[in-house]
Amino acid sequence: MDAKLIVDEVRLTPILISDPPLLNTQGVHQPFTPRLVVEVITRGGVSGLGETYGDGVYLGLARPLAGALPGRMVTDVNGLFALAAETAGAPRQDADAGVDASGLRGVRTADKLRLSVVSAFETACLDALGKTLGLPVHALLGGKVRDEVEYSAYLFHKWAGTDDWGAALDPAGVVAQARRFDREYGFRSFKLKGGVFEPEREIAAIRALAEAFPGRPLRLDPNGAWSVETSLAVARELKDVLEYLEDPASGTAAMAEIAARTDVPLATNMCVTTFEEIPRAFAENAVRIVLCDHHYWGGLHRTRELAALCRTFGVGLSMHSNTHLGISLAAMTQVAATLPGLHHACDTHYPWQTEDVVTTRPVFRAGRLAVSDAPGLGVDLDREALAVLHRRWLEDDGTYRDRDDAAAMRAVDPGWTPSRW
Ligand SMILES: O=C([O-])[C@@H](O)[C@@H](O)[C@H](O)[C@@H](O)C(=O)[O-]
Ligand SMILES: [Mg+2]
Repeated sequence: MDAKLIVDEVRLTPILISDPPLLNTQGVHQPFTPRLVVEVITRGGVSGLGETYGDGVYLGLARPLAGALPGRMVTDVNGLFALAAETAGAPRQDADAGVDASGLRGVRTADKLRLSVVSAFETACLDALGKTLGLPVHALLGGKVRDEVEYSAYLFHKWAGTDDWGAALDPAGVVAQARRFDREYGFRSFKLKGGVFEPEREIAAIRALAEAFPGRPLRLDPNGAWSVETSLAVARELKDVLEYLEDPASGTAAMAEIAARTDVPLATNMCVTTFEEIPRAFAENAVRIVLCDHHYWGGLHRTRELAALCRTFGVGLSMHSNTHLGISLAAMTQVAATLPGLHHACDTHYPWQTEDVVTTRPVFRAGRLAVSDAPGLGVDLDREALAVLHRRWLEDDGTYRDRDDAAAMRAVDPGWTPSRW
């Protein structure tokens, strides 16, 4: 056993990062959102980085795991799952509460919450191992099969806020946003977050995008806010321009019914988010594309396991994204580089984030990120930035420590409830 690879210390740093007022079916993004930075430091003095959700429930699971990890090898990433289960204790009463806190990422189970935490520890261990061996994370996952990973522009209806994007509340605003993404990042595909306004307005926005960017892949994602009939009506209206429709309705049964009655491919990051959900969804042909998220699937190795299952069943694979920083973007890019069957540009919220904890912001060229061959994830921690964002978390009175898009919406419109069409 190489003593250099033994975990000496684990540091957890909860932070609050600024976020623009992006609208979704559950409300609006709060001005700050929590993330958790995990550092695994080896006896060899190498620090590995991971990042995940930072809400209280995740922190509560991360702390005991961080306490139990010292003394173990960073190579023992398979052992993290058992260790996390052991240290988690009895699940919180609200752990199996049906959907995640923001209602946008499918079921919420104790297992899935734990996996979201394990993913950051796994990433940090792989980063530390790669840095020690002088190998990129993709080499530890079997090697890259591509040198660049393609990402898609993530368009949102939004309020003006204090950012420099301005408001986007109608088709013209959405097209203007897309033009900037096209100009500054070179993204080829465009995904619009839907479920905010009545479907006709969102159909008009997609039509406007199709006119402004003829032939470019377009996606619409209302996070399950539509009925089966509404979903089918939208699919009929947009079938000539959509690359796929993402989670038009909620749950496998509804998705399967829609899938059976339209040729528009359906994608999901809501009805297939755990291995347990796969057998039924695949048997019922509910989805043609699974949008993986290494956070809630349990890390980079599990992402590759999911990819193998999708390949076996002829289901496509791409990536989902929530608000995240450069550590997670690097992890997404490293694992995506190893997946042969990645047929769609991956989602990323990253361009919406102006703050980061990595020293160098990744640069998208023609909508793509180059796959780093530097040791580990290929990113370095900006400790000063981390301290500033942590101080914001410390000074917060609790308003922003748990993401709550509905609360942010109700602060403006007290009677607001999520719309369903
Ligand atoms: O952050 C948002 O508003 C997104 O809607 C996000 O929470 C979703 O999980 C995600 O982007 C999605 O594709 O469903
Ligand atoms: Mg989605």
